[in-house]
Amino acid sequence: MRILKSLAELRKWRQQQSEVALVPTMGNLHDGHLHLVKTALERCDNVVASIFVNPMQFGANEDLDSYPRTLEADCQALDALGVSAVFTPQVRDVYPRGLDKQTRIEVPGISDILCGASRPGHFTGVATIVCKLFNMVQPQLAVFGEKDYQQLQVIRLMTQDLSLPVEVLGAPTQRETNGLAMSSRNGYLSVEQKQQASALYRTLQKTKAELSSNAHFAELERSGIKELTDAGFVPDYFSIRNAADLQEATADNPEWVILAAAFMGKTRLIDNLRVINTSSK
Ligand SMILES: Nc1ncnc2c1ncn2[C@@H]1O[C@H](COP(=O)(O)OP(=O)(O)OP(=O)(O)O)[C@@H](O)[C@H]1O
Ligand SMILES: CC(C)(CO)[C@@H](O)C(=O)[O-]
Ligand code: BAL
Repeated sequence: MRILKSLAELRKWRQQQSEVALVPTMGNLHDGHLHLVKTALERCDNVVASIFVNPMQFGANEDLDSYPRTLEADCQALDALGVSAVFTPQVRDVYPRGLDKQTRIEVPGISDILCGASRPGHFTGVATIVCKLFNMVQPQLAVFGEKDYQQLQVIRLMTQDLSLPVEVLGAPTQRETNGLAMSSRNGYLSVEQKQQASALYRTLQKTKAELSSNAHFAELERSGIKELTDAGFVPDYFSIRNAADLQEATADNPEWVILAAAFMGKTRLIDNLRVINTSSK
């Protein structure tokens, strides 16, 4: 496995490759990330994983400095799976003119709601780095996790709007045995908090079950907030949306998604569940 530490090294390596699949990450890999890699390998023998903690998507009060960085262990795990190359550039290589002067990608309509409302500028940072990674790596396929559902839809729209020649594939959320969605930020939780945090997925499942017989979205959202609060979370949002564009749910949407973000102590967790609307035509 090649470890490519600069854009120049990546470009040189890329010239010798034909098809490439990309799995973008911020490192500190867990089984959720490794599942994305396996999904990519099912479609393409030549997989590149990127590891880059992207400063442009972190807010001023967020955990950019403390975000876990475990490059050696990550490379071992990727090598064992049969990844061809890891691209792990420096910030100055990715943003040579600095963040303030960097050209940005804005995806309107979807970037300022839900997580985007709580994390202003976050999805501009995500869309910009993913667009740059697509241009740098020039993959035919890129795989992202459904755990970050809003991010996945932002990236799909950005790829479509900019006519980028990349197939964007979503892979299902991998979970701990108690249902908690795997996430690098779970490492911030105590053993007790991890147990408590399983209420997030349980609440989504309960809401999904109720949604099939009762499409009273506002009422279900209020119950979801109450259940999360009772379980020890401080909820940020609990919202039922049209799965396609994340606008407010309506009874005729073919598919909904229930999305939640909530703080367990200082740690902000997100999760979601999709629901087919069996009564839509
Ligand atoms: N549990 C999971 N199942 C499937 N994909 C996942 C899971 N967790 C993360 N991913 C995906 O891995 C990719 C890289 O995500 P990232 O490096 O931010 O990991 P993370 O665990 O989500 O970290 P964070 O705690 O910062 O949100 C994204 O496409 C993300 O959706
Ligand atoms: C897609 C991504 C790697 C862009 O920095 C990041 O947002 C993530 O890890 O989900
Ligand atoms: N997994 C999304 C990256 C972030 O929270 O910044």
